[in-house]
Amino acid sequence: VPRDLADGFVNNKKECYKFRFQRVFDQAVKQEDIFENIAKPVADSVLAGYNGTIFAYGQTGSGKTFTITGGAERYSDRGIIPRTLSYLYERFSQDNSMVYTTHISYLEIYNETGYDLLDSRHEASRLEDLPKVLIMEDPDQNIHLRNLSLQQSANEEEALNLLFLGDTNRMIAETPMNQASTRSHCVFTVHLCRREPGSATLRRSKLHLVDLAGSDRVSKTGLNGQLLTEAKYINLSLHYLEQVIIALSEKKRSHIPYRNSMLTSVLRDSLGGNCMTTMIATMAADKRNLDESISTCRFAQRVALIKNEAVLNEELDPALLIERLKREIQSLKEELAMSTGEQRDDQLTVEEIQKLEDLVKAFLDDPDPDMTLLLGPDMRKIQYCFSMLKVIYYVLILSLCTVLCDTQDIFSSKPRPKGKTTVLNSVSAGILVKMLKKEKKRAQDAAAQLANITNGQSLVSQNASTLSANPVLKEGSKDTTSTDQGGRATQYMKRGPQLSLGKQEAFEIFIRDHEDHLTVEDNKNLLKQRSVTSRTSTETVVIQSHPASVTRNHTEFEEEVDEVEENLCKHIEKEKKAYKTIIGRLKALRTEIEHLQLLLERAKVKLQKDFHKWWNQEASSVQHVHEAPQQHSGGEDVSQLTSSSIPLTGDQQTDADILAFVNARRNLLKRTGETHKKLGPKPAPVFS
Ligand SMILES: Nc1ncnc2c1ncn2[C@@H]1O[C@H](COP(=O)(O)OP(=O)(O)OP(=O)(O)O)[C@@H](O)[C@H]1O
Repeated sequence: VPRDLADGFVNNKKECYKFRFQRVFDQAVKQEDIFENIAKPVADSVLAGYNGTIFAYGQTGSGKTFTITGGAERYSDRGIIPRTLSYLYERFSQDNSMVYTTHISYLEIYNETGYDLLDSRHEASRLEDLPKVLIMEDPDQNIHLRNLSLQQSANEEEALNLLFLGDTNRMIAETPMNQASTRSHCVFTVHLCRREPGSATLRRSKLHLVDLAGSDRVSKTGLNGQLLTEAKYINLSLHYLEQVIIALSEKKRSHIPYRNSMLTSVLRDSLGGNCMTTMIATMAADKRNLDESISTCRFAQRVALIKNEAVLNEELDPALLIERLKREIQSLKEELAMSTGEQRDDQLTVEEIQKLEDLVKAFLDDPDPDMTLLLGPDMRKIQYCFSMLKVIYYVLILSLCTVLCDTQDIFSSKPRPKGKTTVLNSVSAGILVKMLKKEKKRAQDAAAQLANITNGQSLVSQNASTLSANPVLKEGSKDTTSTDQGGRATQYMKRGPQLSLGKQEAFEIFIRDHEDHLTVEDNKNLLKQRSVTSRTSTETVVIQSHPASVTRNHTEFEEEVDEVEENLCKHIEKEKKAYKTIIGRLKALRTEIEHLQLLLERAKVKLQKDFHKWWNQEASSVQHVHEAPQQHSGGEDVSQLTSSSIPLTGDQQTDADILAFVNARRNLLKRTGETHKKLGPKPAPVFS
């Protein structure tokens, strides 16, 4: 910090500050590296059953939202939230030994009031329309958030839809003067529950991903009115956050002032105590922002002093525990009966027999040599299973003998001596045919699954092309991404009145001139490319998943059984490998396509919002001219807009619309004319 001579030639102001951090990333760092270094370790501990929090703190515009949620333009810019969701669901799919359930909540805190960003029932156009979240405390001083909805998300797509629903709500409900992200705190939470199948023990964990409001100090910003109120609230809540952090880092402190603000109450179990907490301090690394950067570093340094002791959140599910205890009692009773000789002699019921048959089938199908057949201490069941196994054993021995004796012409049409061998041949042939049928069915299932993916993606491209054809008139079209939550953006579009023809034309030109136009076009092209690539890959998989060998006809099969079977096995193995590779690639493509689609959806909402804002401004200025033309000092064009030159209806709203349109049209024509002059001849749009 250069010494300021204005402070006197001799002064003790510090010129050099030193801070120590676990990691420092420069502005060229990739989002992927941030995820790997920061979010992945926290996500791993959440998967293991610990609570985790990642929060971004820093001055306005220093990159908090970019780091936590991601940029709105490119797929590669997706931030910690989408990447963590992707990672979590990938890990769930790899771990078959556990059952995972995920819920998502998204809370916004603005001026000390909490709002639920995931409430899809509300047609919010202002922040106040969203459900207000209240803090409740139980006798054990646990915090509960009333009105904050927890939405279950079964897969990555649903979770991403929820994120985009929340972000769209946040954007739509932005205060008119400010960008919401600058003035409010946002807490995106993944609630995870994991249990072993059949076990009564649950592990619950939470992952909070927090985007704090800008930490800029009021004194510097010189604000007044509403902005000053907001800034005061932000400063106060960040001040209380700092107080909590200071208290947590002091070992002797027994009282931690969590209750002072909504933010600290919500993050109560995530800052100190039982949580793995990571803070990201974001800085605008230029001279102008030096003071803010030093203050951010100081804050981060205090956070680094906190020592948490995270413990696993294990609990017992009472319903499952009762169920398990009941089973145990039944089993003990049966064991007792067996050892005291009080055996049951009633017949097994049809359901019991069916269950036993399923058990034996599962037992035989499982290649694991350690697999056991659990029947409980019931002699009737044990005897039944033994007799079943005996029958199966004999059938197999007989068919094996037949296959060994007579592999060359199993299906030979040559006349054979009647009797045992013919019966055996048909048994072994039956088994082989069954095996083949099974393989065929698997291939068919895989093909059907892939066909679904293909359909999904062709709809994606359909959606993209509809958007490019007419971005305004989408009201009637079916939204392919829309689950209940995902269609929030579409709901917003539907809410507005149908645009008149003139307004539509104005909108189309407005879009062309909008700053986001190029990004939207780039993303649409990228989406199309990805859809084409994914369709090509899908077709390859479909072709490969129909191996010719599965559909070989009987004549070939009759001739060379062993060779055919061997080739089939080799072929299937090869196909499996290729299938897995392409499926992996397809999954990555699908995630990218879905993300791009959501980015486009959000861009659409933003364009509409900006357009309506612009249109209303035009309308009010023209109305003003119409009401008091003599007071207006505008040029000749404006003064022409009087009732004498334009036929009006007498209805205030309609007249305002007509005048807005005429004015907008004139402005646009003027702009198009200017562009025309610059770019050379290009026909101006014709308005009806
Ligand atoms: N690492 C980065 N690479 C490219 N662009 C970035 C990066 N970080 C931030 N930006 C861009 O800088 C701008 C401000 O970033 P962002 O909105 O994330 O700041 P913020 O700290 O969240 O601000 P606020 O407090 O207003 O919410 C955005 O346009 C964002 O896209």
